[in-house]
Formats: sequence, structure tokens, C-alpha cells
Amino acid sequence: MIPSSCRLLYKISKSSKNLASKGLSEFAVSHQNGIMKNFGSAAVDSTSSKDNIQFETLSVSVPSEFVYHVQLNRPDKMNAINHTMWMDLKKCFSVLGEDENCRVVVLSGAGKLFCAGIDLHDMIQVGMKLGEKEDIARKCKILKNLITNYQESLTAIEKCPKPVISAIHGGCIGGGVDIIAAADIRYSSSDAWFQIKEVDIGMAADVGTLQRFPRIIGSSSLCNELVFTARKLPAEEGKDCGLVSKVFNSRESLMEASMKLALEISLKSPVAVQGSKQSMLYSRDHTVEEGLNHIALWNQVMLQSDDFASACLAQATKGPTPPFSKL
Ligand SMILES: CC/C=C\C=C\CC(=O)SCCNC(=O)CCNC(=O)[C@H](O)C(C)(C)COP(=O)(O)OP(=O)(O)OC[C@H]1O[C@@H](n2cnc3c(N)ncnc32)[C@H](O)[C@@H]1OP(=O)(O)O
Repeated sequence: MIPSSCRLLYKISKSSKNLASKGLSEFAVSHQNGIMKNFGSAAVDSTSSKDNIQFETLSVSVPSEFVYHVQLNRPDKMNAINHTMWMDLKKCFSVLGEDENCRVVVLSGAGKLFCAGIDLHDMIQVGMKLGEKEDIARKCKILKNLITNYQESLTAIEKCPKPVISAIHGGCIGGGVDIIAAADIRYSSSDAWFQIKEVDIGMAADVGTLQRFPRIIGSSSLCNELVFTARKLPAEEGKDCGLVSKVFNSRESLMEASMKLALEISLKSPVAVQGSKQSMLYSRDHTVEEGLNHIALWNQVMLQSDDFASACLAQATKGPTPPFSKL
């Protein structure tokens, strides 16, 4: 039986040989360039999704290499989610999920607050459309399509293999809570508050809060209370119950910390980070045994990637973090 440390050393020495055959000096130069690039201003090439996708209701920017900032951008309407924004969210996160220039996304809201939930004027339009149909089955078809369509918009955030950090300031209401529940990490400013507002507009939440929120905060009692009463949950209480992991004094410090976290994640191996997100998501909805099988299958492929060899080598030799190529 070969001890695992020996196997690791064997792997490292093999990868060193690979590096030698590729030319260590070439590796060192590209490594150096990569580090410099990582700390320089964003270098966006022509295939970047930033150049390819423009949205009416979202603003997308690239504050540093591999870090994307998506902002809900209807500040005059408190970032209420109208039909266009639902569609924009779906497209944006699907495109970023595929974009090799994107490794992590910060999601925030422009203006006074993060998000005022679904656009209530849109809901009136939906009511009018339903009124045009006589038959219940035809009315149901309209609603079923609408609801599943909007569910898919937020599931696109969850399914995006890149970590999504939501940075929440001011109010986060109704559909806003559905959005942040689909994100991977939640930071907020101290003025933030969260409201599962749906019961106040006479509906059960239907685009993710009731499925995701209970798994995030852990306490079913608190969850039920918030869902049944629409009570506003202040930031500090949000931190106590695990909805947000950090609370910052100001919006500026919130954004600074969110970007810093995003930069830190962007410097890690995208193979490792994206594999971790996908494994955790899979494991959330499966048994431990199924989750273990899933990651065993996954890693029998991914441990053959250059990222594993170069990161192991750096750790074993106490060298600097290597640059990782685009994924
Ligand atoms: C298939 C279904 C899928 C999802 C369902 C989700 C359900 C929900 O999202 S429930 C939650 C619905 N949202 C609300 O009930 C919030 C309503 N808004 C407010 O309570 C307030 O506007 C506020 C967010 C607390 C902000 O108050 P204030 O600072 O006083 O600003 P206002 O003057 O009220 O608003 C400015 C401007 O924004 C418009 N607006 C705000 N929220 C919405 C909204 N949800 N939908 C549409 N428009 C909204 C408001 O009308 C104002 O517009 P003007 O044109 O300037 O009048």
C-alpha cells in the first residue's frame, strides 16, 4: 500500500517532469505574466460576454480580470423585476456560465435598494391577459408558462457554475429574496432588510424562496414565521440566522468587500471552484452516497487537469499561486 503522501509526491514529480518537458522557463514566464495580469486592470478580450451582451435592465461590467459585476438596473423603479428583467437575468447568467473570461459574479442593485420584487404593474398586465380567456385551462396555461419561465430565470443563477456573490443594500423584497436565495454567497450592508412579501400580495412565493430559503437559514420556525407574516428581517438578524455571512457598515464597504472576495475566488483554479459549486449543488439534492459517487466520477476526470498538478506543485514547494488558464 503506497501512502497517499508518496502518491502525491509521485504525481508532483510527474507533473514537474511535464513542466520540464514543456520548458520550465516558459512556465515561469507565463506564471509571472499571469500573476501580473491578475492584479492589473481588467483585460477583456474580444470574445468577452461583456462585449457580446447588453441588457436593458442589467448593467454588466468587469471590475477586474475574471470578475463580473451584474447590477439590477431599474433604479427609478426600485429595481422591480419586470418581464424584461426576468428574461435578462436568465440570458445573462446562462451566457456568463459559459464565458471563459468570467470566473465569479458580484450581483448588486443600482440606486436606493437592492430589489422591490416583482413589477406589480406587470402583474396587472398579466391579469388583463387572463381576462381575455374564458376557459380555466387556457388561463392556467398562461400562468404555468409565466411561472416556470420566471423560475428558470433564477435557476440560471443557481446553475451558473461560477460563484455568485450577492451584495445587498437597502430593501430586498419578494422576488428579490428569490434572487439572493439562488446566489452562493450573501453579504449585506447594515441598512439591508429582507422581506418575503408574497403573502401580502395574496400569493404563495413560487420562484424559489420556499424551496431554497429554508435550506439556507436552517431554522424552520423562523422561516415559517417570515413566510407567514412578511415581517421585515433586518440585516443583523439575517446574519444571526445565516442568511448573510457578513454585514458591513456602509454600502461602500459592502461593495469593496464583495469585490475583494470575488478577486480572491477569481485567482483560484476555475476547475476546482466550479467543480466545488456543482458538487455542492448536486449533493444538496441527493443522498450523501449519491453525492460521493458524483464527486468521485467528477474528480476521476478533473484530477487529470493541469490545474491540479500545478496547484499541488505550488503548495508542496511553498511556491506562489500559479496562474490558471481560462475554462
Ligand atoms: C410569477 C410570480 C413571480 C414572482 C413573484 C414575486 C412576488 C413579489 O415580489 S411580492 C413583492 C412585491 N413588491 C412590493 O410589494 C413592493 C412595492 N413597493 C414598495 O413597497 C415601495 O415602493 C418600496 C420598495 C418600499 C420603496 O418605497 P419608496 O422609497 O417610498 O419608493 P416609491 O415611491 O414607493 O417607489 C419609487 C418608484 O418605484 C416604483 N416601484 C416600487 N416598487 C415597485 C414594484 N414592485 N413594482 C413596480 N413598481 C415599483 C414605484 O411605483 C415608483 O414609481 P413611480 O413611477 O415613481 O411612481
